[in-house]
Amino acid sequence: MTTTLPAPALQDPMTAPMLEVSGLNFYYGESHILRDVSMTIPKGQMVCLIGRNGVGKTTMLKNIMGVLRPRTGEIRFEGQVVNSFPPDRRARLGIGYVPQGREVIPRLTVRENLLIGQEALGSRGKAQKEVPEEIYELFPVLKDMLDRMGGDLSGGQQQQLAIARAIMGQPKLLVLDEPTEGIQPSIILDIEAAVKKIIRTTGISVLLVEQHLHFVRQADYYYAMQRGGIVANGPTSELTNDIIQEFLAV
Ligand SMILES: Nc1ncnc2c1ncn2[C@@H]1O[C@H](COP(=O)(O)OP(=O)(O)OP(=O)(O)O)[C@@H](O)[C@H]1O
Repeated sequence: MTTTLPAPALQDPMTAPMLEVSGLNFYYGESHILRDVSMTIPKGQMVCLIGRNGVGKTTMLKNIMGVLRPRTGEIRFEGQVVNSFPPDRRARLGIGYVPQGREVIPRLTVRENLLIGQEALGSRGKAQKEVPEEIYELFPVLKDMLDRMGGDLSGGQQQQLAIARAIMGQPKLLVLDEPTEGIQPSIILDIEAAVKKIIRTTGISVLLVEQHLHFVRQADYYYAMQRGGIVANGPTSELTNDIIQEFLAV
């Protein structure tokens, strides 16, 4: 006898949140790393995931990107269940990812690194031969460095390049893993300003993993993670000093 499971209901992409994660459980071998994680990222909003080292934040982002697969739970992007989609398909749907460590290609020039970002466009847009001016408006430093090798840039410049490359793919959701880690304070403020400008001018959503309190406060909502589970969430305007002490390494 065969039984047919009902297909998951497709939500209306117009009204569905940009990303909705429900009841996610992930294991590395027998280690239960993510425990019943649920999270919603509304359209046009920035959501920050906070928590101390090793609680599972990067693992969460990798599940959203499809680099890792959950044992149970559902990931919906614009109302569509994407659990079975590989990372490149999720990228072409419009999920842009800047991983921890940036992954700038060291032996390609800045221009080549940027143009490669258009691979994520898929059928959503046509690739350009030149980098559009808006990229330099966001990250002026890149304009003077187009012919330099990616690997010759400073850490802060590589981080800006990695975000710019993700923007070249015109994502609907930009996922950033600790973009200010190991970066000097003046550049942290440049990166913050650029991310806010991206949201303001394009209306995309952002999911940010971050330890830097000033940047966390720029988000609309926060989720706090402890031992792989969400233990607090709400508007960042309600982030108390107690929560900050508990979940941020400040
Ligand atoms: N490849 C792996 N195999 C087994 N365990 C892993 C692997 N990668 C990470 N872990 C474990 O999973 C847990 C969550 O790690 P994760 O990197 O997601 O945490 P995090 O909150 O992002 O921390 P950090 O801020 O240090 O990056 C940690 O206990 C870590 O040791």
